[in-house]
Parts: sequence; structure tokens; C-alpha cells
Amino acid sequence: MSVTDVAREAEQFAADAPPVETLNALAGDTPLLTIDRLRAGYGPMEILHDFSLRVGRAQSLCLIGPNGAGKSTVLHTVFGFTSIYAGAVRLAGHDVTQLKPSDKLRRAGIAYVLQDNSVFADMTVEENLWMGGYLMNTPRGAKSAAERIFTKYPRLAERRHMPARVLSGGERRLLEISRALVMDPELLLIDEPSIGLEPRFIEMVFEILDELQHRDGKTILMVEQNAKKGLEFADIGYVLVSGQLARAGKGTELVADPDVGRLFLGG
Ligand SMILES: Nc1ncnc2c1ncn2[C@@H]1O[C@H](COP(=O)(O)OP(=O)(O)OP(=O)(O)O)[C@@H](O)[C@H]1O
Repeated sequence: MSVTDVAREAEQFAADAPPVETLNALAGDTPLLTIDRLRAGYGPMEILHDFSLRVGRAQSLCLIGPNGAGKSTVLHTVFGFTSIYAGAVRLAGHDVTQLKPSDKLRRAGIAYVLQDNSVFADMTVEENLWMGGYLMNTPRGAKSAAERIFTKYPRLAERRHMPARVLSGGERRLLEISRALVMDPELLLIDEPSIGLEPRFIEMVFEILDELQHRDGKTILMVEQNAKKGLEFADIGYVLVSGQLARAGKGTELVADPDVGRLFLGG
């Protein structure tokens, strides 16, 4: 099948959006994040069209889909980086649609781990963590949060006085995730956790995410270019095509779905 055929078939796939009842059933009785009929984009350019999403407390949801489908734009929108033309974003029933990113972090308990390498390379590991608490009222709060994280991740503790630039790729990603944990968020938005990492570090990152979800009760909304890995990890998978929701199901069910496999998991 040619690339054009795949693209055409993926578009047809998108014409069949799942009903909101399916999204509700997947998220269970206590949705933490609810997105309803969202239209959002950048300036005048609408990227997400009538997009809805539900993820329950302490659940994980992975967005997959072709390049440019708008997966990262969903995360940008939840965090407050896009223009929202219609629809609503709610966290635990509270409307957070128009909250700015600093308030998402400080008041709503949403943290965002960016796709790009975002460590402050010339700062130490410890200083990077303190930066995660820059919105706290006192530096002491950030410092004690950093100590909590060092107890949890000895790998970072052993390197606390080293500049972040000397860390391996996996350690950098651990530091980025940890920095987002300083404010003790309830919802973690993670863009491409495995991008650019060697296989052994990919496993490490997914183990950390698993622990955050299942031990610490964090809710995770992520985008993952390694779609199979992301769907195997997540409770819920959504397939996004051209800014529209094309399919939603349990992650493991989507991995086993032959259409999803052929069109989005490389066969
Ligand atoms: N900050 C921005 N300003 C303007 N347009 C943007 C911005 N970020 C993304 N876009 C556009 O929005 C569209 C969707 O991009 P997005 O990054 O959300 O897709 P994606 O599904 O995450 O893609 P990929 O898998 O390639 O990362 C693209 O056409 C992109 O050019």
C-alpha cells in the first residue's frame, strides 16, 4: 500500500468518530479531565475540530495518529498554549478552559513535560528541580519537594551537584519528569516520553510512568510516537486523524485492532 493510500484510508477512518458514551465508558465513573466539543488551534488556524476526551483519575490515556494530526495540540490546549474557539476543558468538574498555564500548574494541578529537551543544561540537577517550583511561594517549598524527589530517585540524588548537561538521555528525561512533579500535580501531560532514547532508557521511562500512575495515583495524558509501546502502556488509547477523534478504546484492544495496526502501527 502506498503512503497516499494509507493517508486516504486514515482519513476515511476519521469519518467514524466514536460516540461520547464510548469515551465515558472508558474513563469510568470519576473522570478527572473532560474535554467537550473542543475547537482549538493557533491564531486563526483551527487544528482540533469538535474534539472530546475523558480520562479517569489515576488512569493513563495515550494519543496516537499520523504526523501533524494535532496530538501535541491537545496537550498544548489542556495546558493553555492555544486559542480555544469553542468547547470546554474541565478538571475534576471545574472549568479550566481559559486558565493560563501558570495557573494550570499552580492552581489546577496540571503539569506539562515538553517533547523537546528542556533541561537547563548549565544548571545542576538540584537547581533544575528547584526551577520546577518557581511558582511556589517560598524557595523552601521547592527545596523540600526536591528532597522528596531525591529520596524517590537515587539516580538523581547521586548526581544532584552535577550540571544537567552531563546526564544521559534517560536521566535527562527522568529529570524533566521529576521537575514536573515538584508541584505535585494531579494530571501529568507528557509529550513523547520515549523520543530519542535508547531501548533500555525507554523501558526505564515507562517503568517510572507506571509507578507514577499505579503507586502515586497520578493521571497521565500522553502523546507517544512509539504508538505500540504507548498503547500497551495506557489504559485508554485515542487515534487522532486530521484534528478529529477517529477511534477510542482500551490501549490493548487498539494494539490488537488490525486497522489500527495496518494504518498507525506500521503494519
Ligand atoms: N506553536 C504552533 N504554532 C502554529 N502552528 C502549530 C504550532 N504547533 C503545531 N502547529 C501546527 O498544528 C498542526 C498539528 O501539529 P501537532 O504538533 O499538534 O501534531 P502532532 O500530531 O503532535 O504531530 P507529530 O506527531 O508530527 O508531532 C501542524 O500543522 C503544526 O504545524
